[in-house]
Amino acid sequence: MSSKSRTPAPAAAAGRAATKKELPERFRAYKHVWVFIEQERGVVHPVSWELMGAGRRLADKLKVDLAAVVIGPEGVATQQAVAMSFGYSADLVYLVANNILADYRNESYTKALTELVNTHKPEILLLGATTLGRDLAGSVATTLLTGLTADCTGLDVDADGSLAATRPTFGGSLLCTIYTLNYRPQMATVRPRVMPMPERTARPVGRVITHALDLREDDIVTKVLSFLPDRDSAKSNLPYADIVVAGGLGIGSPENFQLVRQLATVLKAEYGCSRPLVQKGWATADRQIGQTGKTIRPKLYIAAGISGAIQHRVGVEGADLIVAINTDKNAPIFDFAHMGIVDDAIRLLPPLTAAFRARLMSESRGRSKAAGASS
Ligand SMILES: Cc1cc2nc3c(=O)[nH]c(=O)nc-3n(C[C@H](O)[C@H](O)[C@H](O)COP(=O)(O)OP(=O)(O)OC[C@H]3O[C@@H](n4cnc5c(N)ncnc54)[C@H](O)[C@@H]3O)c2cc1C
Repeated sequence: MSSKSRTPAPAAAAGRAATKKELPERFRAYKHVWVFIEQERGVVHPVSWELMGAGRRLADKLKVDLAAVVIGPEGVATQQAVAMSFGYSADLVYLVANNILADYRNESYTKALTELVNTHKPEILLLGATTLGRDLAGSVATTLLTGLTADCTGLDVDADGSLAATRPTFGGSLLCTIYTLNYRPQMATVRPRVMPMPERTARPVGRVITHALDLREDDIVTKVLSFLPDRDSAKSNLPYADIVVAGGLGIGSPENFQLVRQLATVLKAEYGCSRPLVQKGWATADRQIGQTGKTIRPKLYIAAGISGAIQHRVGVEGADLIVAINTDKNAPIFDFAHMGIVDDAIRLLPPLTAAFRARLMSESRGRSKAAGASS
């Protein structure tokens, strides 16, 4: 077993100074950092709070305000999203509350957000790279004729105050830092769990700037007839799981993949996999971890028979503790795992599962006895 360090921060972009042009006069008034607070059916997506943490760091560096943008129907849930935004360190909130916004529709949300941007002129606008966020960010950037860096893994402000948005490129083999030099706002999306969740503090509701949306139902082409939840959406919660057990090609067969699932069940964990297992049909796409799958940030990640290719690594680096089981002591995963076990996962997983089961059962019996004795 060995302790390993993390990937070094990406090097600063070279030669950029030579390419930088002057920001046109009409964009000079653009100030402050905004985060779009994504809510659907009264529930705020946690990625919004993760982005408030990232936005706070950017705003502090730029010495500007951090604003949350809440768009939704009138009512308690939208007001709660406003109140929570202050708990996640918003200096102010821009609010568009209108019952026409009850369901997400690209047209109405794009209109609301672009109107806000054109009126109040933020320099940075961040959205979650969720299905909704990707849809909205693309159309807002297109409408505003500005740049959008999608699926960022790092956000920073460089010496001249420009947003440095870093994301994988060339199939994940390189990290590139992208600038929106001559347009505003500078827009970026970030996937859930890429940024750490900030602490929420008890803060009173502060300044709320409301915007009246001039839009009638007849103006919107898309109609929501009914809402059918995705039957698979409740199945995996990989990005927000505390423990994740995953298998890779080294597992050898779909039958052996059950060993991964069994360990996950005993640990009350989510199970996941590398991309080839999805391609082979051994697991569904919602279980894939990595650059083109889910980003995870668990307290414990157990990877069995996974080599640790860069496209997998970028999805798991936020884990507090990575334990890798691999027969090859030179496998790349041992470069970033905190603990490495050089062994056959197919042989090791059953006794490991049995040991965890016995340990957890005895702990739970101990707790029941203690509870019985004290009552
Ligand atoms: C554009 C692009 C996007 C991609 N996106 C993703 C992504 O999101 N997620 C992802 O995972 N991959 C992704 N990939 C694929 C990625 O490059 C790797 O090919 C993939 O991660 C390898 O999967 P693996 O580790 O399961 O298989 P392999 O690389 O074949 O590794 C298997 C490992 O198992 C070990 N092993 C063999 N037998 C045993 C045993 N009995 N016990 C223990 N260990 C054993 C071997 O030593 C080896 O290290 C992407 C690739 C591209 C080009």
